Amino acid sequence: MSAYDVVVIGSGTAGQTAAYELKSRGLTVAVAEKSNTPGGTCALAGCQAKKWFYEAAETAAKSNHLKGRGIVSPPQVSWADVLRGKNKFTTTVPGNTLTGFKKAGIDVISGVARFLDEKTLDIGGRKVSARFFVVASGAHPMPLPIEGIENAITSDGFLELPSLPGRFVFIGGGFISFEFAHFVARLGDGPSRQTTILEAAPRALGPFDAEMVSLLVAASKTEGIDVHTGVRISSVEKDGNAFRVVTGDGVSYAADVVVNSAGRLPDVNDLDLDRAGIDFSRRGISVNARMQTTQPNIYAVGDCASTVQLARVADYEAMVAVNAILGEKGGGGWPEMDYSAVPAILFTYPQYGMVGYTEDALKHEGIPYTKSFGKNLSWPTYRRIGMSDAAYKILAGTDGAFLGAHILSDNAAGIINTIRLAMLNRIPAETLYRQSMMSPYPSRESDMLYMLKPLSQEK
Ligand SMILES: Cc1cc2nc3c(=O)[nH]c(=O)nc-3n(C[C@H](O)[C@H](O)[C@H](O)COP(=O)(O)OP(=O)(O)OC[C@H]3O[C@@H](n4cnc5c(N)ncnc54)[C@H](O)[C@@H]3O)c2cc1C
Ligand SMILES: NC(=O)c1ccc[n+]([C@@H]2O[C@H](COP(=O)([O-])OP(=O)(O)OC[C@H]3O[C@@H](n4cnc5c(N)ncnc54)[C@H](O)[C@@H]3O)[C@@H](O)[C@H]2O)c1
Repeated sequence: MSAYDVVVIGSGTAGQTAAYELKSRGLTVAVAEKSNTPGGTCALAGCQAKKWFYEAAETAAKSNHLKGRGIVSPPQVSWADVLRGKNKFTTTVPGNTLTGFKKAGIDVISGVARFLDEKTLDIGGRKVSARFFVVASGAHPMPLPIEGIENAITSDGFLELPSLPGRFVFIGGGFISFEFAHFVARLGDGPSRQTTILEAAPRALGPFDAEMVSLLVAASKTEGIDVHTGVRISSVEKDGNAFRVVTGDGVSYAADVVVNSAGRLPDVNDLDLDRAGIDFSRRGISVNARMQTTQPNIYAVGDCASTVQLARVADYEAMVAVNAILGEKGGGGWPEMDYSAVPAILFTYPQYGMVGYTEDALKHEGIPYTKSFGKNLSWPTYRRIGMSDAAYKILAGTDGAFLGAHILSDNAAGIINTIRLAMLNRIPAETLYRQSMMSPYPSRESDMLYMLKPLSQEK
C-alpha cells in the first residue's frame, strides 16, 4: 500500500491549487483522478472554455451596437472558428495538467477514488493511505426527472456543438442558460433565431437582485431571448430531427437543441463518504469555515462542498484547507472562509456583476439601507458604445458601509471588484466616492463617481 502525507481527490482547479501548495511546503502528495481528461471543469468545459465564446460574442455585440457610430458593417461571425480556437486550448489541458504535476513531484493515480475508511482510499483497485485527504471532486449536471430528458444535451455538449441551429430551449434560468443564450444570440448567423429559457422558479437567476434581473431579462428579450418563469416541464419529445419541450400546462416549445442547464450537483456518489464518516447532503459535503469535513483529517473544497460553485472560491477554499492542514507547521494567511463578499459575474452582454446583498435580501432580513440606482444609463461611456441597457444599484448601510453592488455594463467585473475590495477593507461609500474622482479617466471605473454620489453627504 502506498502512503502519502496528503491525497487530493480531483485534478480540477481546487485540487490543483491544494496539491501544488501542499507539495511546495514539503509534503508528499498524490492526486487521484477518475477522468481520462484531467484538468477539471473550469479549464475543459467551464469558465475558461466558455470564455472563448464570450470574447467573440462580446466583440460581435459591441460591433453591432457601433454600426452607424463608425463601424460600417456588422462583423461576420463563425461559431466553427471559435469552437476550433476553444478546442485548440482545451486539448492541451490534460497533457499540461499531467506534465505540471510530474514536474512538481506530485504523483497522479488514475481511477475512481473511494474511501475504505478515514485513512485509506481505493483508487481504481489500488490501496492508498494518507494522513490527510482533500476532496475536490467537483460537480456534474443535475439529472432531471423529466420524460425524454435524454434528448437534451448539457453544457459540455453545448460547448462542442459543431454549428448553431436556429431554435434553442434552455431548461433552467440560471448562470449557464443566460450566458449560453447570449452566445447563441450573438454568434448565430441565421435570421430565424429563437431562444427560450424555461425556469421553474417564480423568477430567473434567483441569487441575483430581482430588479436588476428584470432589466437583464428585458435586455435579453431585445436579442431574441424569451424567458418564461414558473414553468413545469413534463417532457422533452423527439419530433423528427428536432424536439418539443412540453410543459404541465400543455404548452409546447419547438427546439433544434435542448440544453439541461438546471443546476449542478456535487459529484460525491462514487466516494463512499459514509465509510469515512463524512456527512453530506444533496447540496454537497458539509464543511466548517476551515473546509474541514465531519472527519477532522479530511477536507472538502470546490464544487463538491456545500458552499458556492465558483472557480476562484474553489481555489480560496483549497488555500484555507492547506492552511488548516499545515497548521502544525505554521500555515499561512488563509485562516477561514468568509463568503460575505464573493463576487459573481454573468458573462452576458451586458455583463451582470454582483457582490454582497441583493435589495430583496436586505428587505427580507429587515436590514436598513440606502441605495443609489440608475438604469438605461446615457452617460457618454455607454452612448459611445451604443449600449442602452447599462444599469447599477449600490446598497449601503446607514453607517455608509457597502452592503452590496449590482452592475449591468460591458465591464461589470472591474466595478464590482473595486466595491468588493472596499467592502473587505471597510472603506465607506463616502471615501470611495471622493477617491473615484481620480480614477483612471474616462473609464467604467471613473463613472463610479456618479454612482456613489447619491450615497455621499455631498448630495
Ligand atoms: C459551463 C460552465 C461555466 C462556468 N463558468 C464559470 C465562470 O465564468 N466563473 C466561475 O467562477 N465559475 C464558473 N463555473 C464554475 C467552475 O467551473 C467551477 O466552480 C470549478 O471548475 C470547480 O472546480 P473543482 O476543482 O471544484 O471541480 P472540477 O474542476 O469539476 O474537478 C473535479 C475533478 O474531480 C474528479 N473526480 C470526481 N470524483 C472523483 C473520484 N471519486 N475519484 C477521482 N476523481 C474524481 C473529476 O473527474 C474532476 O476532474 C462554470 C461552470 C460551468 C459548468
Ligand atoms: N459566470 C459564472 O460564474 C458561472 C457560469 C456558469 C456556471 N457557473 C456555476 O455553475 C453553477 C451551475 O450553473 P447552472 O446554470 O446549471 O445552475 P444555476 O443554479 O445557476 O441555475 C439553475 C436554474 O435551473 C432552475 N431549475 C431547476 N430545475 C428545473 C427544472 N426542472 N425546470 C426548469 N428550471 C429548473 C433553478 O431554479 C435555477 O434557477 C452555477 O450555480 C454557478 O455557480 C458560474
